[in-house]
Amino acid sequence: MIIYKEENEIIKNSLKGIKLPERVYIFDTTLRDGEQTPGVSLTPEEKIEIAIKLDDLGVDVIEAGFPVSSLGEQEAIKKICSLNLDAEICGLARAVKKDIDVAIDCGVDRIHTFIATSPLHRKYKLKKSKEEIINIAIDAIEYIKEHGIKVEFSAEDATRTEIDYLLEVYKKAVEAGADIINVPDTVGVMIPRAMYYLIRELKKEIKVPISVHCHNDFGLAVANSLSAIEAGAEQVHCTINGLGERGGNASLEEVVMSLMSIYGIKTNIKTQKLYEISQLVSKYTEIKVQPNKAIVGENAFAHESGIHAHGVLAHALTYEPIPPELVGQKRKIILGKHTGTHAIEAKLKELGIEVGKDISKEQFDEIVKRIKMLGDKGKRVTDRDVEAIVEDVVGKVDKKDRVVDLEQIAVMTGNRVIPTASVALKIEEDIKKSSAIGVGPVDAAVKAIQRAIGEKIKLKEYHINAITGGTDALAEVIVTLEGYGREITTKAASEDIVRASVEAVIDGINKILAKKEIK
Ligand SMILES: CC(=O)SCCNC(=O)CCNC(=O)[C@H](O)C(C)(C)COP(=O)(O)OP(=O)(O)OC[C@H]1O[C@@H](n2cnc3c(N)ncnc32)[C@H](O)[C@@H]1OP(=O)(O)O
Ligand SMILES: CC(C)C(=O)C(=O)O
Repeated sequence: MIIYKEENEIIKNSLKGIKLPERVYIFDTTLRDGEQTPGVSLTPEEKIEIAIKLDDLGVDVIEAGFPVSSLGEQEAIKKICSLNLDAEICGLARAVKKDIDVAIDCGVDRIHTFIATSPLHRKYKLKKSKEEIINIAIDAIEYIKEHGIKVEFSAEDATRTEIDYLLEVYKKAVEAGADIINVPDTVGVMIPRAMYYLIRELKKEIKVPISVHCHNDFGLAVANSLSAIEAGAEQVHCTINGLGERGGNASLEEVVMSLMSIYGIKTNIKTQKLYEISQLVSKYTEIKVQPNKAIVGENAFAHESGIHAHGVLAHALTYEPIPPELVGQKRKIILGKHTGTHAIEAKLKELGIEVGKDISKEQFDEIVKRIKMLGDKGKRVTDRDVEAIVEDVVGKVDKKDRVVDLEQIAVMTGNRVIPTASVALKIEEDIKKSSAIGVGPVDAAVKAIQRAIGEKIKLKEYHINAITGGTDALAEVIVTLEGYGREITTKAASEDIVRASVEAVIDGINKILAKKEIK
């Protein structure tokens, strides 16, 4: 396993003089702050299922919810507490006796109690003095401790609080019995350097473990959490998929993988389960994971650019910092506009086709051209598209062996005209022209070809499938033709259904004729 701190000179040098912990504790708040994501509301059954998965994942603490908030919340938390999971179960409570009583009644192992300390919250929200807030915090902590329950104390909006006062609050909290203090960056205003400074200052005076709870308002939640750990924080709050109020919280998968793969710091997380739990949480919260989300996003290990795909195929680490399997993901080579030949060759190999053996270089070049053309239309080229293109290119009778070739086709259709097609076919050395009307453009085109060829070859069956969605989808036409005692089924694919139909029919005719005279 790669640990960048040990292998990368720049990272190694930057961390000189910093004493990193061996192990960091993961406090998961997906079921509390994560559920505060606007619009998200989990049923007790969903919360229970997620809690079991979080335990399976190996988080140290599950903040199962805010018990006083509703009866359903209490039902879920009680049930989670009764499951005897390995993780400690925590409930959130304001520094209010009623909240604490309800949490105790749920049977939680730890109560996370909090009160805001910043001037803004003191003045406008709580309307309380500094002293009053300290006293409320002390009373709450002592009350919880009287019940023999572990206390985690948070000074809400800590990072916008006067530092001397914050230190005083935390010191008094520890004196009152807080087992761990949590430092919330409630509106995500910290920068990594400031977080480092704050935690280092607190570490000088606070002798219980320090935890951080970083919000992502400026996209810095993970960076700030890591900085706090560099400064000595022992626990970090995070959520699956970075869910949480506003811009969310520090994403568990990003924090854990950074700790493990960059810093070489252990957690208890079974990283191979990260993708699976991310999907489960996304399903129940109905919050889609953005494709470019680190670690668990669909594109986290996907490569379309030719240069990247070539590099990855030669050695995965060229364009992947960690192997996808480490987080339960799979590498994906995506074909499209930016694809290069190495990626297409690899994709064909996956489909059991080898260039030079199963297909010629010319056919390969044609496949590359067709894939790029599809990509140019803004399409993501799926495996099914590739298969259709390959069948189309490879399955066709070679140009030199063709008896019949399409020289020209013109089709006219509309609401006030009868669909009409005229074709010019090159039959051996002659040009044969004909036209026909039909119920639609495809019907007219096929009939015009039939007329040029004569009655000896008949169209028996015709099917069309749209491979990808959209009006510009690649369409696959499958036809069965009968003639000269033979029955042939052929396919052709094109974004234009008339062309796909004509190509399939002409290819079928060539297969039937196989160099037979038809004049
Ligand atoms: C930063 C955070 O994420 S904090 C957690 C936020 N999560 C939630 O709020 C979700 C669950 N919340 C709820 O269900 C409800 O808000 C409840 C049950 C907690 C409280 O509901 P209500 O009693 O109707 O109060 P409401 O939510 O409107 O207002 C909050 C009250 O709590 C007080 N309060 C806020 N934080 C604290 C605190 N940490 N300690 C003590 N009192 C607090 C406010 O001053 C206000 O008091 P007031 O009613 O005397 O003015
Ligand atoms: C309750 C506290 C820790 C919180 O969620 C916050 O400040 O964001």
